[in-house]
Amino acid sequence: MTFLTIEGASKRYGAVAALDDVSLAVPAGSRTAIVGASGSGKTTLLRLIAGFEAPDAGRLTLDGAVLADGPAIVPAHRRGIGFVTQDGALFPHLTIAQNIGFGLERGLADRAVRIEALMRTVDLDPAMLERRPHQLSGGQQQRVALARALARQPRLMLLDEPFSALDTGLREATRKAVAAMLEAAGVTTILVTHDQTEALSFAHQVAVLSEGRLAQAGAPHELYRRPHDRRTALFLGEAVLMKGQAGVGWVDCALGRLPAGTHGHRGEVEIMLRPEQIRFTPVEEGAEQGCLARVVEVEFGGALRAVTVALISNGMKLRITGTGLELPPTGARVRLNVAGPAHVFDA
Ligand SMILES: Nc1ncnc2c1ncn2[C@@H]1O[C@H](COP(=O)(O)OP(=O)(O)OP(=O)(O)O)[C@@H](O)[C@H]1O
Repeated sequence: MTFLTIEGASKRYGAVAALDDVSLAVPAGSRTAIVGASGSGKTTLLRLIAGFEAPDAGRLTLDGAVLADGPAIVPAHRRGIGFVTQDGALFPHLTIAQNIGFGLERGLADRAVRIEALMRTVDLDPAMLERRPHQLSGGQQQRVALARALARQPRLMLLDEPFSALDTGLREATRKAVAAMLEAAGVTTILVTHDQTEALSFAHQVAVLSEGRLAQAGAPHELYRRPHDRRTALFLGEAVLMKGQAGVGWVDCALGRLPAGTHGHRGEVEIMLRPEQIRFTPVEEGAEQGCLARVVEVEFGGALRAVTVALISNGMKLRITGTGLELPPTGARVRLNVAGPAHVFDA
């Protein structure tokens, strides 16, 4: 069931169209990630949902009730929406207990009990309640910010790059913990992030914004494997792009004939493979069978490595990133095999 509906939302700042006719449906209890390059309109969309800005045009509804109809809007404090920003925005002069308590009604008899319960919800030790924000780590501060937002029992939680200040390990752990907490609380969540891996792993639905427009929205796996266009493909991860000739259910390309969902496309098309679909095995110098290539560059990066090969048939270079123990020497001859279908772009 759709919980939040955005229909045709547009917002201009002077000459800049920050959002241009964006429509998106967010199912109840789900997690949606909004991604896009810097300036693509992510924060503007979040601010429209929160009620900090009014759209110039478009309609927003939450659980069937209208939040905004063009410039006529329900004010932010009457929306029941939580908002957690990049820096957490805790009050520095208040204790952790007071920060969390800020989200609770005054005069509640069980206030202290609720604050402790919220600390546990975000997996923090209540022994920290009398500390001030600067006496907590960045990850702990983010959890307090989340606890403060959860205290208001929001129907919808908006997270604006809340993990970006954390280093990689802590970032992943915090992200997983936050996803689990929000899931357990049944709170519908929208996350804005620059980080495509974060978006793909956090969300049930990913929405890609490009210059104020919605480029594509869908399940993470669907978007990664079947992006509408090359820009979305490259935004979501590394991609091997090349020309091909499409038939019914296949494409002929520099890697040979590959299975492909050609959905009505015939003749010259642009195709995409994700690098992890391409496997290579070393072969003897005289070998002739299959799609052969020569290794021209090897980049070692710990768990991830990139091997650039040049096809023997036409010299085309492919950069194949991935994990693996094989680190073939430069100059080695390899045979390439493709796992799974090639993707044919719509555009
Ligand atoms: N208050 C404002 N006044 C004028 N222009 C604005 C304002 N807020 C946003 N913009 C412009 O609208 C566009 C979208 O901005 P927005 O902050 O939504 O992008 P973003 O995708 O969140 O970017 P980033 O990833 O860099 O935070 C940008 O061109 C920005 O300069």
